[in-house]
Amino acid sequence: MKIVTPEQMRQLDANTMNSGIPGEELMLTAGEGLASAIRTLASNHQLIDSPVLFVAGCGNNGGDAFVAAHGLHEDGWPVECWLACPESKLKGDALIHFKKMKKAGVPFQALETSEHWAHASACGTDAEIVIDGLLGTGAFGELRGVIADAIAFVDAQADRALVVAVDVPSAMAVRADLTVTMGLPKVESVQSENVDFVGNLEVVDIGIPVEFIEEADGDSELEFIHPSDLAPLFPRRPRDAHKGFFGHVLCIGGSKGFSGAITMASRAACRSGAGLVSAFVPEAIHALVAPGVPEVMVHSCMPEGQWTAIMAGPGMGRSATTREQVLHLLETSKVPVVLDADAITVLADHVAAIAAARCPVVLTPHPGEFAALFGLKVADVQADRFGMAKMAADKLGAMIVLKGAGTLVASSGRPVAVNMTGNPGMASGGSGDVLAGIIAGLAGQGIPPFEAACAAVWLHGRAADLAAAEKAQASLIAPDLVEKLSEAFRSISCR
Ligand SMILES: NC(=O)C1=CN([C@@H]2O[C@H](COP(=O)(O)OP(=O)(O)OC[C@H]3O[C@@H](n4cnc5c(N)ncnc54)[C@H](OP(=O)(O)O)[C@@H]3O)[C@@H](O)[C@H]2O)[C@@H](O)CC1
Ligand SMILES: Nc1ncnc2c1ncn2[C@@H]1O[C@H](COP(=O)(O)OP(=O)(O)O)[C@@H](O)[C@H]1O
Ligand SMILES: [K+]
Repeated sequence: MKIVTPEQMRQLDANTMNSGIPGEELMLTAGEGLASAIRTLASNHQLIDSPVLFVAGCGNNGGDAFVAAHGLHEDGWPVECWLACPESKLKGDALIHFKKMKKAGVPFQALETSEHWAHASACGTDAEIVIDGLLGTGAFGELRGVIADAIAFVDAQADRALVVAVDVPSAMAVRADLTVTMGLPKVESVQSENVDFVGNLEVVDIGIPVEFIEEADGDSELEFIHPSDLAPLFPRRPRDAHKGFFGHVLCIGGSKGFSGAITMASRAACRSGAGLVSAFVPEAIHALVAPGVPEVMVHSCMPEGQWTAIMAGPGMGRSATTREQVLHLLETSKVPVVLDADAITVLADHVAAIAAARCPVVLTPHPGEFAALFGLKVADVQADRFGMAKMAADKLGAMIVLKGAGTLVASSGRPVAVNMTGNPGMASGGSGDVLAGIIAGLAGQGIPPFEAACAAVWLHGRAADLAAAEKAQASLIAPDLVEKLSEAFRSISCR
């Protein structure tokens, strides 16, 4: 999906209104989309009917919040709206929707001075979901008046409640769990330095005509991984399909003491729709791996097979044997090869072998593995994630999945794709192994490797978000991601 600047979005909104859709209606669609996202968030977190506080500014960003507050109030939720300006400052579409909200009986109060906000901060709120509708794409210059106080108040709620930003986190100074953006994602929201403010990023279709979007310039170097782009990758399975339709994936990895990594990776490949999955593990751990994954054919000698994708690395160890095996794969494979973890690190002095491979290669480094591969410092990688991913893809002729919040997928000659699903609960051992298995599972059933990597990072993050909502980020473990993959798939496919 295209990513735009605030100016480009304003132009798209204006063109849409000129084409006959009134601003009031656009705002209604935006606000309804926001309400729907809040309902889903609350439902996933078992917070249905919990108090929701809307904090609104005097512009159209506040207008979206009024529509959503009104909608949830009609559903019977305990909703309240705090206005960070006098009522008399509201105008246009926002005023229209404010009046409707007020008429419907949504409790509201105007907090017009810093003293009001100091009092609000001292008293706090019992709301478990707080909505930031203070500033959107119309923000400019230094923060003026009480908006700074209101922003500080909302940001402080992030320490105890779920925070949802409307369109963009206000002045990029509110730490949101979820940003519900209108129309198209905005450039600032996908920049690496802002991941802690934006949280997950969801897009509301506000009815901008497709031809206007196609004509818009947008960012030519970046694209946003959106479920609507992924759905076509998973067409209806023919009724008479059999396992041979969906490929045979080989997963190589594991070593003494590290049997879990390959177990999780190969199970993730199965859960991603591969027809058959085989694993090749050292003899020493065969008896540990095999019973854990009855759906996988586990071998302790290199098996023969008509592989459609090969994945190597999880738990493999950084030995000379690993290096030899990985170099052999790169030299001989004709099918997509996904390299993760140790299979990446052992190539530090052999990057030329990646460039020389004749098969599609997908590398899934976390910033540490990326730094090790190129002899860089992790801080330098993180300081320019976009540039680094692009550089690696150009240099190695491989697809690079640079992991971490705001995972990037880069391939030479095309825009870098950015993913905004996932959460810090994934910062625990094994999460990456699951991702490598998903990519291989998807590539193995014939999805082109770049698209497979994009779909995999989205599904992986989505599974983690569903799991965290149910079990809490702190107690998330990698097998939860595999378990929640089914539900993640449901978000892009009804079957
Ligand atoms: N019809 C549409 O186009 C659609 C728009 N949509 C929604 O509208 C949003 C854009 O709305 P917008 O243009 O009204 O701007 P918005 O972000 O609400 O802020 C403007 C207000 O903030 C104030 N302000 C600004 N900077 C400030 C600062 N530094 N410090 C303090 N105050 C500051 C400024 O006050 P001023 O000081 O200028 O009086 C002004 O009143 C967009 O993000 C989306 O959510 C959707 O509904 C889809 C349809
Ligand atoms: N804060 C975070 N936000 C989003 N995703 C995260 C976060 N922390 C980790 N992840 C994801 O979890 C996975 C961790 O992978 P990795 O570091 O290789 O773990 P392991 O080696 O233990 O399997 C990656 O896909 C990464 O993008
Ligand atoms: K906002």
